[in-house]
Amino acid sequence: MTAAILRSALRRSAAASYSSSRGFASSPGQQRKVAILGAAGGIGQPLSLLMKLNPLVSHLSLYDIAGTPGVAADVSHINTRSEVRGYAGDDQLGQALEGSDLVIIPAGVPRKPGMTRDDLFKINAGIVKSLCEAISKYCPHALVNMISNPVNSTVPIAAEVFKKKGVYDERRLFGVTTLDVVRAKTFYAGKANANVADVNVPVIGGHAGITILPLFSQATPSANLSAEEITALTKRTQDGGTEVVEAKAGKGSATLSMAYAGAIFADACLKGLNGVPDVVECSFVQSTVTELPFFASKVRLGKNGVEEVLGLGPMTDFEKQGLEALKPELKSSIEKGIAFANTN
Ligand SMILES: NC(=O)C1=CN([C@@H]2O[C@H](COP(=O)(O)OP(=O)(O)OC[C@H]3O[C@@H](n4cnc5c(N)ncnc54)[C@H](O)[C@@H]3O)[C@@H](O)[C@H]2O)C=CC1
Ligand SMILES: O=C([O-])CC(=O)C(=O)O
Repeated sequence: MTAAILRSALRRSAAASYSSSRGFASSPGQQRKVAILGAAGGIGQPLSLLMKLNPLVSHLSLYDIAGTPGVAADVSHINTRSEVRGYAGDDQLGQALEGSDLVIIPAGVPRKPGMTRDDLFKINAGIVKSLCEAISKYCPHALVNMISNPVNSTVPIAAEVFKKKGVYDERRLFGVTTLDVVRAKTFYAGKANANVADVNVPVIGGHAGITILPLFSQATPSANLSAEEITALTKRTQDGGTEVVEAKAGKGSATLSMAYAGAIFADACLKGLNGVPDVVECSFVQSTVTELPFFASKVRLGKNGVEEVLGLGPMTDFEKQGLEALKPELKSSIEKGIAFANTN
């Protein structure tokens, strides 16, 4: 696949999400440094490729504990705008982060069959905490896109770290839930017989099992699906990650679709930073739309990150039940993250 085809696929997909640029172009001339932490991993490598294809990026900084010089050398040969640098190991983390406008974090261990995302907490919580401490020091004003699982806990950990360091700005911290939206769109298009490029589906809540709540009643274009079909679509979206973990049979979790989703969300953040109006994506952010302190819903992105957290919109009884059912689990994952950050 050529870069042009990939770039145009990314553009089409972004246009088909909630983003609508209304003819305003984000200037590719603006200087934007993007750092990827965990860049040598299963997600990190294809995400590095996709961010190298993004014309809004002027500097691409690839960091991992090891393996990044090779990834950076490889990606740097692609004849697109951005200058690529690879950084490996703690000593180089500061340089990797300095001056970043956007930091994407896919660092940490992935699931194996039989594990929940929460089973990753033990290892990933510490990784995320130390990376966020470095962000506080070297690029405290950067937008942060958290991919590392469990997102329902790693985002609250990041918030607590930033608060402790006196640099927390809730508008700049995002849990990446775009893969849930990508899956919901794909599965819905299949059932509704719709052109997938035209499909929109908001996904709210969090990013684990039943905390992932697609709102198919708000899907466009609308389709006359039965209650059984909606139930099945909801469950498939909630179990999408597990479907991939099982298919990979011990070799990790979603990497390629996640890199795609991460690139779409990062592109939306960059467009927002560049002043493109009406950029709207779902994300797990600090929120008051429910009683929970963090929640995923549609978010309008702007020059400072989150410009507005949008409401949930009208829901069916099935969706309202899903919302009530997810709250206890999401609440306890959030509290677990907060407690970790304050005791470690
Ligand atoms: N938010 C979402 O929708 C999704 C999240 N994920 C999560 O993303 C994470 C990464 O998944 P994969 O790329 O498949 O794993 P992977 O194991 O292939 O790659 C992880 C990378 O992180 C690096 N790493 C570990 N500690 C680090 C540190 N302190 N600093 C920098 N890099 C470090 C490793 O060296 C490795 O290269 C997992 O936690 C996974 O559960 C995966 C899919 C979807
Ligand atoms: O399922 C996992 O462990 C990885 C993930 O978050 C996803 O694919 O949605």
